[in-house]
Amino acid sequence: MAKMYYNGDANEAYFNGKRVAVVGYGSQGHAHAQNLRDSGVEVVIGLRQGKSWEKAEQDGFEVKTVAEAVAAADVVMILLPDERQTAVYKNEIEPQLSGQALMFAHGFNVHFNQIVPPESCDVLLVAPKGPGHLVRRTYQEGAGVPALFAIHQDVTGTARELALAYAKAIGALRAGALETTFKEETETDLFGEQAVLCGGLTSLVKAGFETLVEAGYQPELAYFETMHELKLIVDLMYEGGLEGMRYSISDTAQWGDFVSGPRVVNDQVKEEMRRVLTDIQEGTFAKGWIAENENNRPVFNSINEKENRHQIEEVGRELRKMMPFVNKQKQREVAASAKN
Ligand SMILES: NC(=O)C1=CN([C@@H]2O[C@H](COP(=O)(O)OP(=O)(O)OC[C@H]3O[C@@H](n4cnc5c(N)ncnc54)[C@H](OP(=O)(O)O)[C@@H]3O)[C@@H](O)[C@H]2O)C=CC1
Ligand SMILES: CC[C@](O)(C(C)=O)C(=O)O
Ligand SMILES: [Mg+2]
Ligand SMILES: [Mg+2]
Repeated sequence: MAKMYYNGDANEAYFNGKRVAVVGYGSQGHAHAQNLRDSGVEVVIGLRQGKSWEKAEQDGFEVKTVAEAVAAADVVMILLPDERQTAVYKNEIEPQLSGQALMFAHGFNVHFNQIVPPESCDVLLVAPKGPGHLVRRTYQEGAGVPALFAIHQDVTGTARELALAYAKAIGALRAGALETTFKEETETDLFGEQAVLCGGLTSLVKAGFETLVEAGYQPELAYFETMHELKLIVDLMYEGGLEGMRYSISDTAQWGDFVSGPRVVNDQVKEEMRRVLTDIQEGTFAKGWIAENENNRPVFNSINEKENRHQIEEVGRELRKMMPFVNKQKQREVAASAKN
């Protein structure tokens, strides 16, 4: 088994007298910043003027331009969208580097040579294996999201100590962290989100929904069957693996799982997964995504618009209005803004 790192493996005192610049205040940015602060770390936020700037100030942070925040910090965590990082790094971060440690939550730009940091600084990643909003929510619940860490450059000899202290401060060491490389983190993260967690799952859900609706079944029923109940089933897998989930379902469902599951996700699907992985490993996916952004995302935007109009989304929006309890985060945000 891989060596796992937990809270006891981190140096409590690492951040004493040090300041972390969190650049970006989106999904990961707000979660890292707030968890770090709640763990006693001094944080400054780096942003451009706009929505996030206002939000970070409302949340009580000191907010500066990216260049000012980087200049004022000992550790710089880059939590901008991957496709924006290269330009911001070149124009606003690199000119301010004078020995700060440079951190990422995903290795995309370093691994695919879009960002080449100077040899004089530590370069590492701490990549939570979960969405930012859950990084924050689980921390507040006393739990955490596991993370990977990797060291790309260790000039000071303290990069691993920083990685572990940072992972602890965002709550990741409550769940466990393991060491990897930028290459392994980047390739597996891209594969996971494309083939299973995001791409594979959304395609599976839509195909199931469409199959039922095209066969004449009610769309609302199909939504409950293929989307709503998915969370309840996945929660059981999260808690107890496949066996834990199968303990709760009927034997009829388990028999259907055994005989029909492999008919749906068959050898052909696995063969396609291997091709997806090859595209990632060879850089074909990265090249396409970089070009799509250089062209202002024509394909991304048109698919996104079509997806948001899919029948499962329209039906789901209506049904969720009657189930406010399914969106606890939204409830908390509404309650907080009502207080302000
Ligand atoms: N989303 C996730 O849960 C996960 C993400 N990661 C990685 O974390 C990193 C951040 O991703 P994510 O949190 O999704 O990013 P988001 O898309 O949520 O980040 C958006 C933030 O970046 C700011 N921003 C965008 N452009 C600029 C700019 N030019 N100058 C200054 N600020 C800017 C936005 O500010 P504004 O409001 O002004 O637009 C906003 O605060 C990525 O490397 C990603 O791969 C890793 C694990 C999971
Ligand atoms: C699964 C998508 C992810 O990799 C993540 C939340 O971990 C991402 O890039 O957002
Ligand atoms: Mg991921
Ligand atoms: Mg990812």
